[in-house]
Parts: sequence; C-alpha cells; structure tokens
Amino acid sequence: MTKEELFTQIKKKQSYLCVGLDTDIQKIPAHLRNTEDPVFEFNRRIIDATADLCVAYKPNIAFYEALGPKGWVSLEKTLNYIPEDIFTIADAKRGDIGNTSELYARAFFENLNFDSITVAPYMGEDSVKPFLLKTGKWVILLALTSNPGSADFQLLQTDDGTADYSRCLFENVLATSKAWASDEQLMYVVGATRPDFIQRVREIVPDHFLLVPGVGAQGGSLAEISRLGMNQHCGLLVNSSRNIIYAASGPDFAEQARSAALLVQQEMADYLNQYLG
Ligand SMILES: O=c1ccn([C@@H]2O[C@H](COP(=O)(O)O)[C@@H](O)[C@H]2O)c(=O)[nH]1
Repeated sequence: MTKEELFTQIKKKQSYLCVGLDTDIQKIPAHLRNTEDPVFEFNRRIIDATADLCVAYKPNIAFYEALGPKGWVSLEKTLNYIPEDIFTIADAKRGDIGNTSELYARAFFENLNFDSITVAPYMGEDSVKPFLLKTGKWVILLALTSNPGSADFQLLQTDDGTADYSRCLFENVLATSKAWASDEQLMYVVGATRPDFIQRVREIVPDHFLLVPGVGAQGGSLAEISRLGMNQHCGLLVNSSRNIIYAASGPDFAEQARSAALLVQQEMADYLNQYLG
C-alpha cells in the first residue's frame, strides 16, 4: 500500500486507528476455547467487528510465536483474513546483521505477505537495509517507544555539534535514518506516552507517518498526540490493542470491541475535521 492509498483510506473511514491483535490465549473468551483454532477464531470475530472502523491491523508477533508452530498458522490465517485495503503491520521488532535481516524480511514480506514490519535501529543501516530492499513494503523504525525504559537509552543526550541544542539519541535515530529511504517506505514508532517530544519528532520528520502505540491501556492521550503530531497527510496510525480487543470477555466480546473502536474512530473523525478540514 502506498502512502497516498493509506491517506485515501484514512479520509474514507475518517479513522487513523490501528487495531492491535495482541491475542493472548489466556484472555480469549471461554466459549471460543474449544474451537479448532481459538486464536484465529477470536481474531476473525474482531476483524469482522472492526474492519470498517480502522485502517490498519497490527498483530504483535510475540503472541503468536509463544504458541509454537500452531501460533504461526493462526497468524497466517489471520493475515489472509484481513481485507486487502487494510494496512498490515508485523510488530516483530527485528533487526540483525545484513544476511540475517534479509531472512527476517523474507519471512515477513514473502512467506507472510505483511505490508510492514517494526524494526529496531540499534544495529544501524546495514541491519535495516534488507527490509527496505523489498519493493512496496514498509519499515517502521523504533524511534521513541512508549515504555518507561525508553528513557534509559532513547532519551540520552548526545551532542554532535550540528544542532542548536543537544539532541537525544532518538533524534539522532530519526535524523540519520531518514536518509535511508523516503517517507513512502519508512515510518517511525513514537509512543503516545511521550507527547512532550512529538514537536521535536516533527521538526526532524515532518512528512513521515508515525505509528503511535500507548493510547488506552498505557495512558497516552489521543487528543494530545493528534494535536501535536498530525501533518497534512494525517501522518498518524494510532494503535490500541487491549482496550479494544479485550473490551469484554463474554459472548458479546466482538460487539463490545466494536463499541470501543467506534468511540476511538469518532474521536479521530473530530480531529481530522479540526486539523485537516
Ligand atoms: O513503543 C512501543 C512499541 C510497540 N508497542 C506495542 O504496541 C501494543 C500496545 O498495546 P496496548 O494494549 O494498546 O497497550 C503492544 O503490542 C506493544 O508491544 C508499544 O506498546 N510501545
């Protein structure tokens, strides 16, 4: 999916919601546990209930890997079930020496046909490039993550002498990596729990899409991130996982997930109207 196509979907659905498919076998409603593939059955019902309200789905790969081979089967079935016009994100946080990254890229872009993958920047350009060589696919590079520990390294002050102020490490990640590919192929993860830094992100990457986790269960504010982070193409994919998919645990879980997603979508429609007109 191109950037333009993604923006078209955002305008059509009046939504920049990414539903996180963090499907935990322990949290699946009891009545689904006896089905042949409870994880896929749960995801299928969530997708049916939310597909018209979101523009992306983000399965977090850990939840599937943890189940062994059958987890990968559930993941593949889920991916194949997602409608064509919805952007798919493998939240895998990969990245290794070049030849190993090439195999990760094949796993997620060829074996599984994801549109994008989250990649850790720590090992540098040669660890990210193999993902970028896949035509039509996106890399979503971790920049400023939503967890408290992001302060340990990402907020370390650096001084390369080129900025008016001492940059944090995450700002160097943005400034350096934006030369590796265009904003048609590269996005960044920026946590909603860090709204105080979003202006600094936008100074360095004004046109890129940002994948923003951390609203809902982690306490980030959709209002703040939308006000500070939106650009002329919206430029935001805001993820919510637990608050949507586990809105309820009974037989009506999918309807409740839809209600939770609808609340977020309606708020997003207001912000799109307010900031993009
Ligand atoms: O900085 C990051 C990067 C990734 N995540 C992932 O997003 C979802 C958030 O789930 P919620 O239930 O909405 O909190 C989850 O898959 C994380 O691994 C993140 O939270 N922060």
